[in-house]
Amino acid sequence: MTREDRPRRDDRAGRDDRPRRDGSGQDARRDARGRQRGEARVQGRAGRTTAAPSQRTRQGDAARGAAYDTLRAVADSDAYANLVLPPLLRERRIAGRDAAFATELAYGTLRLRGRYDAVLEQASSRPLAQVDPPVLDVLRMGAHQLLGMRVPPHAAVSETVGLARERVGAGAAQFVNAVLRRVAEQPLDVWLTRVADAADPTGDDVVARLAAVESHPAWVVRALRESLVGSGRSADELAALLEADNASPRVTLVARPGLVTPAGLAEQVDAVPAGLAPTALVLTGGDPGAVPAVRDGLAGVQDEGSQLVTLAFAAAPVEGRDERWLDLCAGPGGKAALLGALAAERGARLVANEVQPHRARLVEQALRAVPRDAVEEVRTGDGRTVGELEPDSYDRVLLDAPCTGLGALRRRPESRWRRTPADLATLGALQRALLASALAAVRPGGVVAYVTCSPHLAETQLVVLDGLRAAARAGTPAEVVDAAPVLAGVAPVWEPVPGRTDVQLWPHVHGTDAMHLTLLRRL
Ligand SMILES: C[S@@+](CC[C@H](N)C(=O)[O-])C[C@H]1O[C@@H](n2cnc3c(N)ncnc32)[C@H](O)[C@@H]1O
Repeated sequence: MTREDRPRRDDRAGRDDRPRRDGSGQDARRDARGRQRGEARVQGRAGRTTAAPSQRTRQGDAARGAAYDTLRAVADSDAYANLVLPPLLRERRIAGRDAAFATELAYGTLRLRGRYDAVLEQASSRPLAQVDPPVLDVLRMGAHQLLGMRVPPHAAVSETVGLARERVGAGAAQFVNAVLRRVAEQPLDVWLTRVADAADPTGDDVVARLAAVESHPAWVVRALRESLVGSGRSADELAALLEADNASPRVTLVARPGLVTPAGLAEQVDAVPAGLAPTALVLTGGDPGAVPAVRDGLAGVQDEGSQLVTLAFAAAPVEGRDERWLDLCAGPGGKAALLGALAAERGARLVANEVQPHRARLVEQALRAVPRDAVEEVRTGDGRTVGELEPDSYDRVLLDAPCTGLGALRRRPESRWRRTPADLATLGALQRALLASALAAVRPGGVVAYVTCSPHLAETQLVVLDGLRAAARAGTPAEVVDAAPVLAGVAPVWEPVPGRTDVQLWPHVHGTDAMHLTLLRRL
């Protein structure tokens, strides 16, 4: 399959959480006002609901309420939206298209918060700094319905004003009404031009402009530009990269080798080959949790980039024995499960290590379908001590390092606003200590893969550079192995970047998270 044959991001079903709509461009279970239609209304029994009309009005729209509560939990308790919303939806029995609507509303509002704040700043009679945070969240939700979802404007405004009245009071509702009506007066492209002009009045500050328009903190925009250039790509790709960060990722499944074939998995679910990793399928419909192979652990939900770096790690040439593999930072176990399946096929044994006990339990769960004799141990421990405790003990060591996750911003809607440059210092020290441990734990001739789901140069190339120097000083010298041919061996359509021996994947190029891989051989 050539790059052109691959399903484009826009073509891939399961690509986002947008509610599916009927031919009218309207969510089939929402009425012309974008209101939630109960089962009774959908079936034409609208007059026969038992609640009194006043009570129905007060109940408002459950999907919008769930999205609002998620935004408040993220703001007030540092919660993760992807951990808060799904149980909330289950608890409130919000399912199907209403759940999809709530999900897109919550996640989209969080991702595009920076863009909407820039719009709202212009549409509001008051500076946003003077607007109460709960009111601001309602305004952001209204802006997303108007500018980021295809909710009819009158419905977006009136239903959001109803939510404001219900949750933050009548006075705030009037303010919300006035601001959202102003937002609704212009389409997205007009607002984006205004936002760009306000952020970059002289036309020479591309970082400020893209930060506002594409809704990323300026320091992240700068770092991603440096990462593009540092990994051999063009800074001109920056806007496309930021745009890709703002789209919901497609749902990708892994068919774990020896446990289920991709064809066998495709018989259980609507899915098509993802294109790069031979193990990866893109879901085109349905709930992955309902797929028997996923329930049984023969398959799993895993980004295609994660699959690619794991397959490349297992395919990297080692000199001599190839029996004992270590996953140093294994939780929650996505890569460990793929590695365990590969180890079983190759007669090797996997040790999976994780510092957090509850995440180590998730690794055990992920490995449940892997033949027992391929899993030596799942253990809880600090990976930084493994090299000292077990020197020269493994033929392969995977270090999937804790990182900022700047390569997976699509997946974690609020994380771009939470991370700070200070995180780089803390994580950098941990990454260097773990790499030193990995290089001590692998035997001479064996291979270490250094992997991050961040393309930030301070977490990728700089850690590797420092790691090589430190390892030479520590008496565990190593050299870089050219990862490009290794990856090409597992993913024939992969196009290497000339002059680079590491691998940097990108959402806007490969449709994957921005995973980094460097392969190192112990000397
Ligand atoms: C990027 S995640 C690994 C993801 C995992 N490989 C997968 O594919 O599912 C990094 C993991 O490292 C763990 N970790 C952090 N510090 C650690 C340490 N000192 N030793 C071992 N694991 C650590 C974190 O708890 C987290 O689970």
